[in-house]
Amino acid sequence: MAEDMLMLNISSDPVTFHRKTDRSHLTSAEKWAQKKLQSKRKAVFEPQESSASKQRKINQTGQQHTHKQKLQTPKSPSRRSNNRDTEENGDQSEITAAKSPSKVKTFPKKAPEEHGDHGRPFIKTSSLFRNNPEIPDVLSPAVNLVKEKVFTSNTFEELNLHPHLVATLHKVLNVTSMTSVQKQTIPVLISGKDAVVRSQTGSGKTLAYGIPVVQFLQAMQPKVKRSDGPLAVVIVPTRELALQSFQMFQKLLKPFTWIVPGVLMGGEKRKAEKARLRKGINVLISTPGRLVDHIKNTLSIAFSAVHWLILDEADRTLDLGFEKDLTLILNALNATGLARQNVLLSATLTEGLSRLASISMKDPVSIHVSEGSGETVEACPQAGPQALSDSYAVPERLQQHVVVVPSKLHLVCLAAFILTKCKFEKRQKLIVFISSCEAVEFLLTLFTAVLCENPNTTSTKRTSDLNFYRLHGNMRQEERTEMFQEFSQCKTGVLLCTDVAARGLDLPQVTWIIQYNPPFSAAEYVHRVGRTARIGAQGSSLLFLTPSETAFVDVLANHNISLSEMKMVDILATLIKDERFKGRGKWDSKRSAAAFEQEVRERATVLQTDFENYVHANNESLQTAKSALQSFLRAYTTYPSSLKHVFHIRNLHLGHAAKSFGLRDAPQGLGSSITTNPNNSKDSKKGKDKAKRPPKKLTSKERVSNLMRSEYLSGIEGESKSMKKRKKKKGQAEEEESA
Ligand SMILES: Nc1ncnc2c1ncn2[C@@H]1O[C@H](COP(=O)(O)OP(=O)(O)OP(=O)(O)O)[C@@H](O)[C@H]1O
Repeated sequence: MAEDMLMLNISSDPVTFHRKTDRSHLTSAEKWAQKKLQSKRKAVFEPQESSASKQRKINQTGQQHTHKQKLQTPKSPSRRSNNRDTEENGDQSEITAAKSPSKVKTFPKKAPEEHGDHGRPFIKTSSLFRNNPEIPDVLSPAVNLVKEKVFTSNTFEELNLHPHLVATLHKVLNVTSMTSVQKQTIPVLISGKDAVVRSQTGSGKTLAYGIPVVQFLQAMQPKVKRSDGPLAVVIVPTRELALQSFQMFQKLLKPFTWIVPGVLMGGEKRKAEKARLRKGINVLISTPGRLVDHIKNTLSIAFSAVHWLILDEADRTLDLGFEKDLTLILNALNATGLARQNVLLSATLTEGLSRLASISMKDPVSIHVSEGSGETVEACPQAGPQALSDSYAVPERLQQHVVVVPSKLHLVCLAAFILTKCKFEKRQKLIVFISSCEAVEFLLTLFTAVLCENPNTTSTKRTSDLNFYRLHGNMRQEERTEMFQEFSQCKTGVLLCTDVAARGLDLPQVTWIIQYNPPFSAAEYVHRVGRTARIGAQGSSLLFLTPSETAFVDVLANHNISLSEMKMVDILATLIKDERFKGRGKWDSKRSAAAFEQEVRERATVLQTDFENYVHANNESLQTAKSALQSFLRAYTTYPSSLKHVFHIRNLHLGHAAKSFGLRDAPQGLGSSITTNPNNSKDSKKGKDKAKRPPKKLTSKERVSNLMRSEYLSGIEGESKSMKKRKKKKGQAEEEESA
């Protein structure tokens, strides 16, 4: 709870960036020995510079670059910002000649564009490899891996389904044998029971509920009519997932043309959706917010005939603070008094589920696919949701990796990884998870400008296999749908996205999942990595952590998830293959290992400098980078209290984080708009000017909820009051128009 309340005002709070080492008790010999040890440890990451070169720089800049780690921020904001400036100057900015440091000169500071970004006559280099925290070894604890077998040897013919349905499964959907979850779930649902279904990502849960629904509806007598309205309601958390489920129903219903599926997902005009509802939708797929909006504002939904309620990704729907919406939907459904079959599904059904189950289900059968329970499947009638454990199954052929990267090196390391896969390997399709919409936009622009440039042409022609896509909650719906479809169909490319793409999306042939910003829970980790290695295929994942975040590996191990470590230096080593980022001298592959490392560091620095030059080229790109950094920091404050020991903004070094946004310095006054400071509110004297009061404190849950809601907007929820007002007026106008 105390952790819950701990929110940081970066602009006025004392912030500990690094642990201060009290060395006052040491003898001078001990101090010397300690210093020596530290410099040995750091040597791995620091460029090797000759003392002459160091001296030259001292002479030029008039100050010695300190190698000491900054230990603590001073108390007052002004002093702190001074300190930050000093630190950044000392730490980062050296004006050198890019490719010939032996001829280091002092250049007049020019605007970056004058330097010719990519001609790179001179660069303002960044000491990427200095003053980084030590990289600890990551030891993933031994865990009992939970395994689930994907396929069974049973066929759909065994289920006594309508022959046209079986034929559609074969011919349209290309499926013949059942998956484990389908084998267990379909008979339970056909028998008329409620069910809580948990099975790993990409195991075929959509068909596990889709087939019984279609089998039921096609057999209904009298025959289903459009005018019956919704007979099955499917609730999913995101628009893309709604679209995907809708497309699956469209295929399944091909032979049964009298049953009409429809999707409500926001982005479309309410009036148009209302018209479709009026015509009649028998299988209604919707995001919760959009459905609530229609229940409240259009009188076109008659729930009197609903037989099925499916909550796919049920735990997420609750997480997002949609509980209120769900209650409203359930009340609307329950008002009809018709007996209904309810199904909850997810790969991570645990906490929160019992609450949801208690309001929506009757003696559910718990289906939990796991190895060691007969033929991979365990069905315990009456077992209830409490039978679900906290151990998550991930696909067997998923290779999970973690890399520990200091904040400063995050950007170049991600770029190097993308280049490794997309430029130097064939047919790679990557999804990169990023914590905010602004950061997605920023990275898209930056990478497109810096990484896609073809060195052999003067134009901005792209390097062949490097195509970037984006998906986040701030995009217009048409763009979202277009991007989603484009990335689905592409053979190779990189999707930069927020968690809006974490759940349920079935994007074919994704080879790598990169979690550039760590997820907000172990469950979200599981869903993110689940976008690859689907339905028995192979896939890989890579989780980026900073040295202070490595305890997240233990958090995952508590859920029986095990990762193997990848080394940052190995990722950066790819840059050796890319001539665009050549270091200062002529590179000779026969040179020593140390020279190789030095060359890698130089190339990483050249790449970082390209990023920085791009960002600092004009005010617009600078502002974009700053607001991306700010949104990243804001997101960082929203980790739940149970993970604050791993992800606490106190542990972030702002200057270093700024570097990962191509900024040379940490911008001033970042904190004021990030969050509130409980100390401030405590200190504020009664009767003070209301305007000066800090904004209302939010609980950790509220902060997560707010952030996530903005990512999962269903077209209506989460909009600002003024937007809502405007829309309401517009809606009224539309109503009047249609009347
Ligand atoms: N029996 C089957 N045989 C072959 N492929 C199948 C079968 N059932 C489903 N699939 C395919 O497997 C893929 C994954 O299915 P689906 O999206 O339903 O998984 P899921 O369990 O819902 O995953 P998530 O938990 O990520 O939402 C889809 O492309 C689907 O068409």
